[in-house]
Amino acid sequence: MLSHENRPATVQPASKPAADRLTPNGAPNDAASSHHLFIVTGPAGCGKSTVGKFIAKNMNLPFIEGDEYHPRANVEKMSRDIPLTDADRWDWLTRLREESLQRLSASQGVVVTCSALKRKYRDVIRVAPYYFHDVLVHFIYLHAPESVLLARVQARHGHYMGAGMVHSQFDALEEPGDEETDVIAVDVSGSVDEVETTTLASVQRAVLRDL
Ligand SMILES: Nc1ncnc2c1ncn2[C@@H]1O[C@H](COP(=O)(O)OP(=O)(O)O)[C@@H](O)[C@H]1O
Ligand SMILES: O=C(O)[C@H](O)[C@@H](O)[C@H](O)[C@H](O)COP(=O)(O)O
Repeated sequence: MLSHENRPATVQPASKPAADRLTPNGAPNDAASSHHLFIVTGPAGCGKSTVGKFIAKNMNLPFIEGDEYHPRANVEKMSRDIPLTDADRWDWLTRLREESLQRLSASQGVVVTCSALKRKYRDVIRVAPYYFHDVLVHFIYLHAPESVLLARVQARHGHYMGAGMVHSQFDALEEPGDEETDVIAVDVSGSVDEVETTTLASVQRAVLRDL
């Protein structure tokens, strides 16, 4: 179970109790003790790593780079410009969910990068509160036109995911719909500074709404 002691990291802004919240399983939830799982999503090149690290640093939270959790076979495939299949992704997604919950045992929140391109992949993460009832999941969906992300990936060096993969990412992408009410969508067409500032403000508003 999640420990309620020895939590070095706290989510800012500071929490206040709100006894009327219900967790998805219907049990009363003390929001003051909620643990926040922030998943930074979107296709290759949208800025998940850049923005995710910024959010984690500013909110004093641990950061999980999802790309580091792919099995070797997945990395080899992607390095050869072969898109992953659903079957390639399931174990990666559950591993990221488990690792996130593990980090939340020692922190009030965690920031994770994971493209989570399809609704069913986001749903794998969404079941986190089934395991630990005080977890609140927030998706931060970074979006911009394909041409913008293609240019950014072309200019990026030293990553196994090359520009040849960007189109397939858009093919696979199922943009979050209005019914996915745990999604914060951010237009990332602007500069890094603009995107980081906008995203941080949106995340802080979402945390306040949950308190
Ligand atoms: N808003 C932005 N404007 C310009 N370049 C950006 C922006 N956000 C990220 N980048 C750059 O684009 C590339 C892809 O960003 P990255 O964070 O690696 O994306 P992802 O993790 O989603 O693949 C990196 O070289 C990064 O420095
Ligand atoms: O930095 C990047 O270019 C992306 O993060 C990239 O590595 C990717 O989106 C996934 O890690 C692969 O998995 P998917 O095929 O599920 O997006």
